[in-house]
Amino acid sequence: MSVDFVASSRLPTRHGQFTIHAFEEPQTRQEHVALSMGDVGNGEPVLMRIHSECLTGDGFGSLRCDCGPQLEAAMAKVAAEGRGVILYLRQEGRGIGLVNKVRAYQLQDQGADTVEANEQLGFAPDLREYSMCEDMLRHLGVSCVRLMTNNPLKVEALEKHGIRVVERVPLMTGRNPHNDQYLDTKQEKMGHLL
Ligand SMILES: Nc1nc2c(ncn2[C@@H]2O[C@H](COP(=O)(O)OP(=O)(O)OP(=O)(O)O)[C@@H](O)[C@H]2O)c(=O)[nH]1
Repeated sequence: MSVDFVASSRLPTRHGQFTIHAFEEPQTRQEHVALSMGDVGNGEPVLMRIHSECLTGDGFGSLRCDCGPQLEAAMAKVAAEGRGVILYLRQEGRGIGLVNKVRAYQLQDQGADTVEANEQLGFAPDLREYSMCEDMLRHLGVSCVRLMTNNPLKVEALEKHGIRVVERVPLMTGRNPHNDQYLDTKQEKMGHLL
């Protein structure tokens, strides 16, 4: 999916001063944003996170996943280096949307794991694709990254879209008694390197 750049502005945060860049998919009007800090277009590998939307974790501080702490840690790491990018993709619930994610949570309350819950709802475990990253990174002048992730599919997807990943930086944070099983399932069934 291609995206058009729409606007950018400064974004002071508790981790420091970022710039927020807004993008939109022309056909679907799906929105995505990038946060950047420092000179990311100078050709040096850029510390980067691709973060999929998780309203419950990122916004409400839910402990059912590790999303909130991962986003916080990624922003803090970028701030510590003074340079980096966070691509925040509106792919709630690994692409099934917020309402379906809550449906999946209800099935998980009854004993399903995160993959089984998606299957019971008729979805593949992960519906995300990352083609929009190519346009977003081209706009930012980034072609080479150090990617903060435990998910090998994100590394593969970026390389397929012409972005060189020179290093995978593990992002292990936020394990707690409420998300223990969720993180184990990602490792056992979704190939995550936890
Ligand atoms: N379907 C579903 N989605 C979930 C569940 N818990 C969290 N999510 C979604 O999973 C996605 C997690 O995204 P990321 O943290 O960017 O990616 P990741 O694949 O875990 O890989 P990392 O880069 O290692 O964090 C978000 O879109 C969340 O909304 C769940 O139980 N079911």
